[in-house]
Amino acid sequence: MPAAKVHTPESHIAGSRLHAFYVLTKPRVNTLIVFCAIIGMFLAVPDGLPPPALVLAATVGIACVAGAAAAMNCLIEAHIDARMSRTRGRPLPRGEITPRETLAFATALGGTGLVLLHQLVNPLTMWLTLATFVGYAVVYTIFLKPRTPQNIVIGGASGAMPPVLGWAAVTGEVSADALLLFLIIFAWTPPHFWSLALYRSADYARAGLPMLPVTHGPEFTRLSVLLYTCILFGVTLLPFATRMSGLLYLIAAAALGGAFLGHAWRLYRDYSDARARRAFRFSILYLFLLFAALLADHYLRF
Ligand code: HEM
Ligand SMILES: CC(C)=CCC/C(C)=C/CC/C(C)=C/COP(=O)(O)OP(=O)(O)O
Repeated sequence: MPAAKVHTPESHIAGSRLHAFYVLTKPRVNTLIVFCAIIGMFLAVPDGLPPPALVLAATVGIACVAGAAAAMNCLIEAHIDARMSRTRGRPLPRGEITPRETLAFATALGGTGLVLLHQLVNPLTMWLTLATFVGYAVVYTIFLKPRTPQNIVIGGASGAMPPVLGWAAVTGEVSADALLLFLIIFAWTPPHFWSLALYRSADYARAGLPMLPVTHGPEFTRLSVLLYTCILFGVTLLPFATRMSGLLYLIAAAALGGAFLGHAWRLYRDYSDARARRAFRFSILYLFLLFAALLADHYLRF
């Protein structure tokens, strides 16, 4: 019979602290980030599969640096997170972890990821991942987010990097196809984020952050969501237009894009917080399915 687990107060505290460090890495956001990077690795190989050991090393390395970037963001923004209802339950505002511990954790995690990428993948991927880290944890978090409503448009460039990182990991270079994948996530980020910002605008106003619904109002934000979703629709046709992907992908991109446009249109015409929440949730499912379609098309091309 397996030994029963013994729950002492010490083991409970250790377990909840471990969980707090896990939360610092924003695991749900980073799951999709890493998923997109993995798809990039598979798409980079014209026929067959990338070497499994390389995929494993690149995935772990990118995940570590992405987790470190999230932890640094939590450290830098702890005072802002404390003012927003969505984020005040995070480990730093709750005092579960100290800033010093967060810095040590992010340094160890990020350092491990970079060394892994340098030693087991290639230096280009290491440098690009480091640039992505700086783009999010420094350029977006420190300079853009508190200053301009275009913060997520410009900062979205870091969020769009994962498939490029995956591509570079397998090929040692960045091709035009990889840049198309970048462009898709880049165009997707504004409707993704502004849908959430619409129903969280009171939070952002309280925290003093210049998000688009706060600075330009909800009507302009809804129009911006709609326009960027149109741009996204056009951009997602490019992999088919350039023959990077086939008909299966085109059908998926058109269906998913049509559904996303439906959300954006309803949000524009007749706003409710519930609609904005649904559009935000759909944006996540959309990106997941679109990248899954790119992969399926790559192997089942007809
Ligand atoms: C600058 C770019 C981005 C901004 C400002 C942004 C902003 C946000 C915010 C504020 C949330 C809510 C998080 C929470 O409540 O904890 C969120 C959730 C999420 N984001 Fe983004 N995002 C960006 C880019 C991305 C990218 C590139 C991906 C993936 C490729 C992504 C995937 C997700 C996922 C999966 C969630 C849901 C997390 C959950 O359910 O807890 N985001 N995003
Ligand atoms: C190295 C590597 C691959 C890094 C990728 C990390 C990256 C670019 C993440 C962007 C997605 C993200 C966590 C946005 C949160 O925005 P926010 O910080 O404004 O959200 P918040 O208000 O919830 O803190």
